[in-house]
Amino acid sequence: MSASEVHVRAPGKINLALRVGPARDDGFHPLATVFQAVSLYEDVVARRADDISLTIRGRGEDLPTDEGNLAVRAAALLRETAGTEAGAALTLTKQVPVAGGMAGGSADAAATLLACDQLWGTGLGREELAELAAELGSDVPFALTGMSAMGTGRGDVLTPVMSRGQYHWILAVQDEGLSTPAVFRQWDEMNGLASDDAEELPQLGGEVFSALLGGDPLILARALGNDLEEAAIELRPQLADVLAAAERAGALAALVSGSGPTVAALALDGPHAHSVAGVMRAADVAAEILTVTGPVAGARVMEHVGRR
Ligand SMILES: C[C@@](CO)(OP(=O)(O)O)[C@H](O)COP(=O)(O)OP(=O)(O)OC[C@H]1O[C@@H](n2ccc(N)nc2=O)[C@H](O)[C@@H]1O
Ligand SMILES: Nc1ncnc2c1ncn2[C@@H]1O[C@H](COP(=O)(O)OP(=O)(O)O)[C@@H](O)[C@H]1O
Repeated sequence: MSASEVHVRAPGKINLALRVGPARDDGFHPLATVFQAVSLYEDVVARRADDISLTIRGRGEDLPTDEGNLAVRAAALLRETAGTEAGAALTLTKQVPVAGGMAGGSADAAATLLACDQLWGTGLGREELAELAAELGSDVPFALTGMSAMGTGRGDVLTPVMSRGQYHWILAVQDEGLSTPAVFRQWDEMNGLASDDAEELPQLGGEVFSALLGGDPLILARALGNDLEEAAIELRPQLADVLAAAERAGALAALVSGSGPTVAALALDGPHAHSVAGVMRAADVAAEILTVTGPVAGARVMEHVGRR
């Protein structure tokens, strides 16, 4: 069964905890991370067409619309895997900041995989889609599953994490992104480890898991931490001012999300988030201050048109 038009929505993420180990032989760093999907979304509408094409709206209008774009790469990979000749005209509406440490490109890839799977009726299960997702990027599997999950391996091996309640975040978004490989390279420079540490795997303490189970933002605030934060600040010293501004504005805690430069500040509840956001806007440390909640669902179909 296939459709003539499918709309899929996928969320951006915050890394609540991120531990990094020394680079493996393939250049990737082993990670131990806890992802939380948040209510900042990428929307992909896929329509039947002869070829794969992409139109971008919202953020990222300067991004490539050919195979340089993760959404196009996702559609092409699915087409090859499913052995179909079908095409898709993709319209992507981006809200997640580009190169912001919130995995917007990964959400685009996840949303496109699911949209084209439905459009073409390829009938791949979630597990097969997750395998394709991991081929596209370390963060893509999480964008499919959403909610809260631990990521190990290069961040692509997921284990669901129990989480109670909704958390309220303030996001300080910068105009200019940071390159993920550049931040990992900076981490390498700052953490040059001896060769006998090469097999070392990063570990997460239990604090973040018990905090999420308990549902108390005051406790989660004490469990947040990101090993890439110092490297991101080294490359973008202004991030130290953003973190300080979040603290002055009364946030429970603040950290750089993933490889940055987005800073996520945790609030007690919705009204508190609104008040922290107001103070942070007045401090003028970021291009935009947004409020979001998490956890939210992963990539999901919003609408099918002309199912037959
Ligand atoms: C740092 C994290 C934390 O969640 O998120 P972002 O800040 O990008 O959102 C992720 O590990 C990013 O995942 P993603 O952006 O999908 O990375 P990929 O496309 O797989 O890899 C891009 C590049 O980042 C570096 N990389 C990525 C993942 C990893 N575990 N080790 C690495 O060293 C490598 O240089 C790789 O070539
Ligand atoms: N659909 C896409 N959206 C965003 N970036 C993309 C996309 N396709 C390819 N890219 C490339 O991936 C890089 C980082 O992607 P993004 O997911 O936005 O950030 P991050 O890895 O920091 O979470 C961008 O700078 C861009 O070069």
